[in-house]
Amino acid sequence: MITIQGLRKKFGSLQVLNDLTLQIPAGQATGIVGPNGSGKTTLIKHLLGLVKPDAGCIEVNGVHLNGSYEYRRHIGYMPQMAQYPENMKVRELIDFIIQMREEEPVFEEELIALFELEKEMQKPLRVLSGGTKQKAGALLALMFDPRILILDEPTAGLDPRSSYQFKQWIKREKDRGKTILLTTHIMSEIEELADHLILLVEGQVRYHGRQSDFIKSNEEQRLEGAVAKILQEVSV
Ligand SMILES: Nc1ncnc2c1ncn2[C@@H]1O[C@H](COP(=O)(O)OP(=O)(O)OP(=O)(O)O)[C@@H](O)[C@H]1O
Repeated sequence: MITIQGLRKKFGSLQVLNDLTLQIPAGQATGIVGPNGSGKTTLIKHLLGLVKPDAGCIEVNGVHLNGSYEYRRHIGYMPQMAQYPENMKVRELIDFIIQMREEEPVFEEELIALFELEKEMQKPLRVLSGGTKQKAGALLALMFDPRILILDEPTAGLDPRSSYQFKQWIKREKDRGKTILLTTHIMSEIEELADHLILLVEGQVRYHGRQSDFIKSNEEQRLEGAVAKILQEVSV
């Protein structure tokens, strides 16, 4: 369970998160959607301790985030745009992270095979295509079998086959009881993967609840139509 209470964050004069109070249930998948710049990545970065809030508190599995980073061992984070040491080879990066964590990976071989990364392992990160970097990011996020998965636009840049296989993996992890939080602009992905929906607009929660209830209450068949309806309402 992730609990967020009264979270506020300003960058300069821009109020990016405006009094967010949310509970993200354990063992289920929650999708965060919202327009560009609505604060999705900023919210995720707070959960990882990468951004300091102006006000409010966050608890992850009962641990209050107050500067200790130990809880992050249990989180697999796939950033929207990962920055890796450019001259390191993929193999070297994986080995470096294994050494730092002093922990054996659980799914290294399976993920290398899933994403067909065998032939990329000896290449420096700077020469990889965007999608291949994304696959390396997925491998790093998932290989230690973390309890919580935080995925920021995880399939952006993946080819259809890799995207399909990645989603199958996420579904399996969900069935294994993992807590999953993901952002994406692909509404069908949220329909496929998420039980719960958080709709953020200008740093505020416009909806938080079951996604099926959200679609129904907006008298739509699909999530895309329901989200578009709300965003149309708030823009007028
Ligand atoms: N470090 C920063 N300094 C200043 N402004 C920032 C910083 N990080 C984010 N912002 C601003 O905060 C707002 C929210 O950004 P954020 O990346 O959280 O949005 P998002 O909902 O994830 O957007 P997208 O859908 O485009 O990925 C944007 O206006 C962005 O420019």
